[in-house]
This record gives sequence, structure tokens and C-alpha cells, in this order.
Amino acid sequence: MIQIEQLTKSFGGMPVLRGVDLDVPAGCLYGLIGPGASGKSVLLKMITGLLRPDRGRVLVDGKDVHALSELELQTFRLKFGMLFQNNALFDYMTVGENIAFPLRRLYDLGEEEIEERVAERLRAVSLAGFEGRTPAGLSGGQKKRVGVARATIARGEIVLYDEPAAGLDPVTSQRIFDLLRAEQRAMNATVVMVSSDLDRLLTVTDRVGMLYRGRLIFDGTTAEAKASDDPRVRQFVHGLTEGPL
Ligand SMILES: Nc1ncnc2c1ncn2[C@@H]1O[C@H](COP(=O)(O)OP(=O)(O)OP(=O)(O)O)[C@@H](O)[C@H]1O
Repeated sequence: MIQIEQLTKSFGGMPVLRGVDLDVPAGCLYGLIGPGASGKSVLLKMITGLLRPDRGRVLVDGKDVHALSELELQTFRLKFGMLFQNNALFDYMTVGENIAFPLRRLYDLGEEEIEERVAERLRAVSLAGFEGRTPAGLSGGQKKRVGVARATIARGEIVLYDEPAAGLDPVTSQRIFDLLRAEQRAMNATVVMVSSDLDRLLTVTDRVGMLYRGRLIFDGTTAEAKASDDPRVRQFVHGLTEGPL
């Protein structure tokens, strides 16, 4: 599980996180929501140790992430799968090499096993046989699916997704969310997902947290988020133009 305590961060004197406390239970699909520039991506990066807080702690399975040495961090990151906003696929590698990348970096596996696992992941995201293609020749939705395959190939216990469906049509977006949910259930992974596509995000989340002006102003089940009478949460979750935001 992930425990976040009093996480605080400023950039150039501008506070982004002002003492955020948040628990993500093991096996939970947690949706992190909030207006643009409210610190959602910053929070995700802090969970993996990619960005250091000014104050506060991130505990993953009881381990203080930011107290680890660089070497310990490398081992610790084996727990994670990640899909970042821009997919971060390597254009000079084939689809198969992209998906195999975390496996090659993290484990010493034979070529045959790597090939089998890449083929299995491609089947899971409905892109069987795409090993030899290059990312440049794929549609936006296909690139996202390759990103999902890469984020899940190392079978990390924790998977972080930042805007997994940004820029996709509604049908493809829903398919991506359904795929992420199916993957999360199959691996019993702990997932934190940031998405501005609330309608679809809330079809797959167990719990939801809302960041606003540097604070976590809501944390509860998806049903509680939808029924919240906090005017800020209600306005954001229901996409209302009138309200305090
Ligand atoms: N490395 C950095 N250096 C300076 N400022 C940063 C850095 N990373 C993030 N910020 C600032 O922190 C704030 C929060 O950024 P973040 O990317 O976490 O927002 P977000 O909630 O994910 O937004 P969006 O929904 O628009 O992607 C922004 O004002 C951003 O400019």
C-alpha cells in the first residue's frame, strides 16, 4: 500500500502541494482528480521517487521512498509500472523492443521468454503481431495500448498511469480504461490513475481523491465522490460551469 504523509512541494516559491495526506490501499484502483496544474503529476512522480518533496513522506509497503539510496531506489522501482502523459515510447525501437525494455532493464531473462511475454502482452492489449512495427506508424490509441503493455510487462505490484487516454476518441478511451481495470484486477495491482476524463475514469475507480489548491479536499469511494455535497467536488465531478472553482 501507499501512504503519503504531509507531502509538501513548491517550485520557485510557488506552493504546489501543501501538506497532502493520502492512503492508497493495496489492490485499489485509485483515481486522482483535480483542476489543471493542481499537482497530480507531481504527486505521481513523488510516489516513484523521481521527484523529492520539500517536506513529508511517501511510504510504499512501509518503506520511506525518499530515504532510500540511489541503489535501493533502483531495486524499489521494480515494484512499479508507469505510463506517463506522452507515452514516452522510444521511436528508434520497434513496438516489441519498447515493450521488452523494462524486462531487459530489470531482469536477466532468456530471449525466448522475453519474446513470449511480449507476445502475451500484445495479445492482452489486442495488438497481436505488432512486434515489428515502429511507434511512428501507430495511431494514438495504439500507442497508448503499447504503453499499457510496457507498463504491465514487469508485473509491478504498483502501476501509475498519467492521462492514459488523453487525446483519444470516446470509444477508444473507454476501451483503454476497461483494459486498465482488467489488468489491475488480473494482477491485483495497486493503481493510481490521473485522468481529466472524469466520466470514464469514474467507471473504473474504487476510490477517488481530489487535489485543489495544494490540498487533498476529498478522499472516498467513487460513489461518495459522485454524491459529495462539497460544492468544489460536486462542480468538478459533474462538470458544472457554475460553482466555486
Ligand atoms: N519540474 C518542475 N519545475 C517547475 N515547476 C513544475 C515542475 N513540475 C511541475 N511544476 C509545476 O507544478 C504545478 C503542478 O504541475 P502538475 O504537472 O503536477 O499538474 P497536474 O495537476 O498534473 O496538471 P494537468 O492536469 O494540467 O496535467 C504546475 O504549476 C507546474 O508548472
